[in-house]
Parts: sequence; C-alpha cells; structure tokens
Amino acid sequence: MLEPNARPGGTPPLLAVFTDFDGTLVEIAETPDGVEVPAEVTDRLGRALSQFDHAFAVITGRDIADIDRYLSPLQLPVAGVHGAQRRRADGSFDTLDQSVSTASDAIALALEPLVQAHPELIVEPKDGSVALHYRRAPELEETCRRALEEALLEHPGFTLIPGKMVYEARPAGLDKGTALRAFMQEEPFAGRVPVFIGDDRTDEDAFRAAQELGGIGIKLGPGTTAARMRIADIASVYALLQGLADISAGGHSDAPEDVPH
Ligand SMILES: O=P(O)(O)OC[C@H]1O[C@H](O[C@H]2O[C@H](CO)[C@@H](O)[C@H](O)[C@H]2O)[C@H](O)[C@@H](O)[C@@H]1O
Repeated sequence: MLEPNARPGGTPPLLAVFTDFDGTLVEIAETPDGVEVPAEVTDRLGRALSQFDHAFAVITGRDIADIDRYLSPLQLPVAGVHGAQRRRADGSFDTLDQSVSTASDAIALALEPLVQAHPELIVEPKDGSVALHYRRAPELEETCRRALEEALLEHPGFTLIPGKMVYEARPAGLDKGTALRAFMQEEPFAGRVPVFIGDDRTDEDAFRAAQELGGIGIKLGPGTTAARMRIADIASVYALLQGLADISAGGHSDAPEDVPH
C-alpha cells in the first residue's frame, strides 16, 4: 500500500509550493512602493506555475491587487493580507466580510494623526488590514506599537502582529497557516506535499501548517523559527524552485536559467 502523497515506482511526491513575497521573492525596500521586480522574476514565477501544474501560490501580507500589479501580467493563486484575502487556482475569490473592511478602514483613519505628526511613518491601508511602517524612523517603533494597540481597543476582532520594521492589524483567526490549509483542500494542491518558503515572523504559521500536513517549512535568513530547513538568500530561493521543479519532473523540467540577485 502507498503512503499518503507517495507515487509508485520511486517517483518523487508531487509538490504544492507556496512562497512569501517581500524578502523572499523580492528584496526589501525602504518603502512598500519601493520594491523592484525584474522582468525575469515574473518569467521565472510563470514557469514555476506551469512546472508545478498550477500548484504554486504566493501567501503574502500584501493586498492581492498589489501582487498582481508587481507581477503583471501574471495572475497567480494568492492569499493576501495574511490570509484575509484569497484567490484560488481557478480564479475565484474568498469573500471578505464587509465589517472587516470597514473596521480596517477605521483603524487606518485612527493612525492618521500619528503619521501627520511623524511624516516619516507610513500607514498602508489594505482591504482587511492595516500596516504601520517605521523603517524610516526606527526610533518610533514603540510609539507605533502603542498607537496600534490603542486603535485596536475598539476593534477586538483584530490582532496586532509585528513584521519587518512594521506593525500590522490583522483579523484574528486568520493567518498564513489558515490560508495554506485552505489551498491544500482544493485542486490542484490537494493530495500534494506542501512546501512553504518565507523570511518573516508572520510566516511561522505557514511553516507550522506545511509541516503538520506532512510537508516542509523553509526559512530564509536568521532568527528563531519552526521551519525545519533554512535557505540563505533570494537567489537561492529561485535556484530551489528550479531544483524542486526538476525533482518533481524526474529531472526533465526546463533547464535552469539565471537567477535574480
Ligand atoms: O508577507 P510578505 O509578502 O512578506 O509581506 C509582508 C509585508 O511586506 C511589505 O512590507 C515590508 O516590505 C516593504 C518593502 O520591501 C518594506 O518597506 C517594509 O519595511 C516591510 O515591512 C508590505 O508593505 C506589507 O503590506 C506586508 O504585510
């Protein structure tokens, strides 16, 4: 009898591959709008989508619309806003409760006076969450945390999460792990072995989910993590994607190409 996810004849298991976006597929920039996506990245991710038979998705803190804009014309399966938004492989969307959108708008509004007093801070309103960025004013970290905590007193359905030089408000009960699990219940992900690659604290839920489902979490960079494997940098992520595609195809996928640095 075959083990779950195994294929006969020593053929490698089919993989469902998930990656974070900022810091994993693209370098971190000073501002949210400052990231650069070289054309070869879009080409590479488009190839990954076909090499993994469409069982390839981005799970990000960003709005799905943001990811589509950066990766245009590619439209991947994406979970956005730390699991609050999700576009499935068939192009359909999970719907977000209107009350969540309304609450996240109100939280963003409550942070406006702080940003007016400190213009180096950035509020990034998203549909279902809010990010307060202090990368250009690291000394304001504690001020930002307290301001967001205070704003959340009126919105107990939201949780405060720390990221890379950012504090975010996210709907409680939704995270990158719930998003990964939702994908894994649907075609073409169901029955495959999940692999999740990420670099940040908000990726920990997805590392755990992938591993609990019999797969593997891969953490980019240093820091305490639940992930069982590590990877050094973004260029290695692209090399790994190619390597996994080669393994899945039994060594018959496209030849590796230059990886972004
Ligand atoms: O889950 P991710 O795809 O890693 O997204 C996490 C957050 O990424 C963005 O902020 C981070 O990247 C910015 C651009 O490099 C950087 O300026 C900022 O300091 C980082 O925190 C994005 O703006 C957020 O909405 C995402 O939640």
